[in-house]
Amino acid sequence: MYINGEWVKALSGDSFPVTNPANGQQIGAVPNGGSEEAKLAVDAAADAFPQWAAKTAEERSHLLRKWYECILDNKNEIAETLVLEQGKPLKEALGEITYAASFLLWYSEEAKRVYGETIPASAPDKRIFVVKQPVGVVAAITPWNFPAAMITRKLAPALAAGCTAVVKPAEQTPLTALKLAEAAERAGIPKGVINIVTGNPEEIGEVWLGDSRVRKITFTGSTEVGKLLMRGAANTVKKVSLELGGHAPFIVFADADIDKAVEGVIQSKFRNSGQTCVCANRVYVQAPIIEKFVAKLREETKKLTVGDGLDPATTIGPLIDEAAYRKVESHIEDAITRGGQIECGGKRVSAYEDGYFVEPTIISGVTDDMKIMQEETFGPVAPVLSFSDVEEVIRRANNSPFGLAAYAFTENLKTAITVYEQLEYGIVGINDALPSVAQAPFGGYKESGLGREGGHHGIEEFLETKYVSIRI
Ligand SMILES: NC(=O)c1ccc[n+]([C@@H]2O[C@H](COP(=O)([O-])OP(=O)(O)OC[C@H]3O[C@@H](n4cnc5c(N)ncnc54)[C@H](O)[C@@H]3O)[C@@H](O)[C@H]2O)c1
Ligand SMILES: O=C[C@H](O)CS(=O)(=O)O
Repeated sequence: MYINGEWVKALSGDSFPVTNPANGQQIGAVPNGGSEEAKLAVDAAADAFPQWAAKTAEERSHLLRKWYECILDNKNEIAETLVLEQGKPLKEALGEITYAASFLLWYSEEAKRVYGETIPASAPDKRIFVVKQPVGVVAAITPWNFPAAMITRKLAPALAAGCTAVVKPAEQTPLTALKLAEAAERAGIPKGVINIVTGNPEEIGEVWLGDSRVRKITFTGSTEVGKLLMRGAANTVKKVSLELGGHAPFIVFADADIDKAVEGVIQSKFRNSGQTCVCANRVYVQAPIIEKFVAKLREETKKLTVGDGLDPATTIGPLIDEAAYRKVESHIEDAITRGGQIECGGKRVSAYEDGYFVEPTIISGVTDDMKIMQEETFGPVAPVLSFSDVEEVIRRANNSPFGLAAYAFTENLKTAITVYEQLEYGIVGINDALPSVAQAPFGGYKESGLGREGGHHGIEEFLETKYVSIRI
């Protein structure tokens, strides 16, 4: 763990293993921290907050830029660590590190643009204005699927705003988080500004939810845990940002460029073996082209290569663990039971008995009552089904408790405008299957979350608004 600028063990001396999802082998171990370490981290962040907040925006900007540079200087090592503990192909891991670093670059600039405002007073003897101030100590809890980017997407705006932070990475992927802390230390980020606590989620979360010095919870993970944290934050009325589950509809209209649409499904569905919150989860294809589309999608899906993430030929890595595999397996079995047809894939890759690898899978003949059409699959399985017209597909696409990302491929401007205006999703890709960038606000409607990360919106999540009225 990294607390108050020190690399420390758990007070109990306990540690927990970190394993490679590709083969089940232990690749390391990290301290198994709990309540005590969680409190020590808040102590450090609270002690560091006044000095960090008092730095000029220019000084914070400079340090964020240095952190950005230190991460990229160590990109290959961090990416290899990420592959070993998370499983994604090395090329994707390198891409994630670049994406993660881009948030530090973006917020090193945004740090200098936290503006207030003056407001014309209604009384001649008054001057009224608004200032923005950092919320204080931030608690960040992050998932395993993007172990680098989900941390910097929170810490970059938090530190830019003048906040200090305590971070609990996912227990499956703590090593990447610690590599980011090493880079921050090299960059000269002062002690106590960033604190990484590895260990028991429930114990650590309970301490941070109950500590009134923690003024903000920023969470990325499942909707279930997000709701739990949101309830807990109410006790001390903390600000909350939640980046939660998704169930993205991917809509292909008859006028779409089929090759681009197929490429888009492959990009969106199979990135990180389908373990992303913005993956295509439901592929709706307009009836006149569905047979041609499925044939092309099947042909392209078969070109994907399942394997160890460190193998340059690999494009589909393992699922994170057995529980993830069992969920994917249940979605495939349920679809088949209810009349779905396997166009390709559908099985666990038997060559890897110590890792949970699933063949990239396309299922046709899908109906809305199937599990895969209701629950986030988080695996390399694409259900394909037809629709008649734009009104019908928008109704079906919106019929979900989730509202994170949605996609539509069409060459018709009127259709594109109708779709993006009426889809109830925080992120809409029109002929674009990979919309996520640091300069845009990322977040969801409905049970996909609260707040936004990225863009100028992202820093507002870490700022308080103060209204000042001076009577002269
Ligand atoms: N919207 C987004 O930007 C986004 C990004 C990535 C992942 N996700 C979602 O995350 C889910 C997969 O990630 P996951 O399996 O790591 O999610 P998860 O909710 O199981 O865990 C996320 C984090 O929460 C911690 N946690 C779990 N229970 C906790 C508790 N009681 N108190 C405190 N912390 C607790 C975990 O240790 C981990 O660090 C999917 O639903 C995916 O859609 C969303
Ligand atoms: O899975 C969650 C990530 O936010 C996906 S993305 O890399 O930001 O698109």
